[in-house]
Amino acid sequence: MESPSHPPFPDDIPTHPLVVVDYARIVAEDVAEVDKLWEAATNLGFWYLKNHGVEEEANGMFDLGAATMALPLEEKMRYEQGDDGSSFGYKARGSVATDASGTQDTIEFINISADDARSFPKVIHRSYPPPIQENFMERIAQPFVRKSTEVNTVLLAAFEKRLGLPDGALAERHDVCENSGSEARVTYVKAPASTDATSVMAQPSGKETLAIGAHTDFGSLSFLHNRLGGLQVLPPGTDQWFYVRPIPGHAICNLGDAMAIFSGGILRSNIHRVVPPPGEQRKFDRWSLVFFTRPGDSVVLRALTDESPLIAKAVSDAQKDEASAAQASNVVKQFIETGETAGEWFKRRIKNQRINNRKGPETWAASRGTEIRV
Ligand SMILES: O=C(O)CCC(=O)C(=O)O
Ligand SMILES: [Fe+2]
Repeated sequence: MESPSHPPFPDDIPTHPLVVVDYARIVAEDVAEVDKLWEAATNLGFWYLKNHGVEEEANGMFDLGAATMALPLEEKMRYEQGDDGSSFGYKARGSVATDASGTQDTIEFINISADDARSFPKVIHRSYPPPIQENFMERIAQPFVRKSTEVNTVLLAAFEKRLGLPDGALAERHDVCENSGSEARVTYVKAPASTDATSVMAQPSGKETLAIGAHTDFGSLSFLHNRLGGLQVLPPGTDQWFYVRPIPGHAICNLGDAMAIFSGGILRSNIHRVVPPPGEQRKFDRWSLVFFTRPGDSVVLRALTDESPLIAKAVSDAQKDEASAAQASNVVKQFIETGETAGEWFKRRIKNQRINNRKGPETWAASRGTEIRV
């Protein structure tokens, strides 16, 4: 949790700049601001969002996370997400692979389904630990989910227009009346014990302990609130990871696989990962908060070529450009017709990351989304 005593993000490490988008101007349909959003979305697929108005609810969610993580492990394990491919509930440290060889993660999550938050006290998917049910769900999680959904809905509407899709083409695929994988997540990585801190800091680069392994997000739009550093992106066409600097009052937004697929690859779902915070920040616990908007479970993931000439052209250009047949088939598989619904895509990715389901590198491969695009 942030406290004023946290050391600042260091100035002497490689960071990747992000475009700053003003949410208030997107709401006002300011063309120049939508141009900035479009530039960010079609290049790195990440941007800062200011003036989003969700700060207070975000702070409440960090309190929800702290109250949950303070429970004894045995109690938290009663709400563990399990190995069947559901994301909702508690995720224990070490339960997920971070790479093909099965290196375990170092992060805990609490994931609250947007459907459960909206319908509370009616249970749609599952129940949550007592502090959430009794104290936070109605007062904190519900307004956080409502406001975050509103922000992401406005951004989706801007993309719908720019992609030349008919009115409602993306909105109906994210209709809150249908159950979906949309969820709020609070993550927690415990700081190393003080004796470990120096040895961890001395690790050669490239041998980072991964809190979350390299991945693309599974849904449409992620709305992230970072206090400490640790998030890194791998910019297109490079093999170097760069930190994203947290800026107070600025959320970090990124696109997920579903939007890359719907848009025929015009919009980018970029690879990212979470490593220990940099410099002196490394000695502190790291908390982060994300709201993920994902399509309704029954929505088929495919390029919307029949609804937008722009998307149809992007797909045919990509097919023409592909030098080898093998690459062309990746494009076909990933951006035209995945053969999976959003619900199936999500479940497959979650399930095959779980250490308990791991048979070998093939399980990791089966957990992948659009990452193999370079
Ligand atoms: O904690 C962060 O900064 C990013 C988290 C993330 O990438 C995720 O939960 O998918
Ligand atoms: Fe992510």
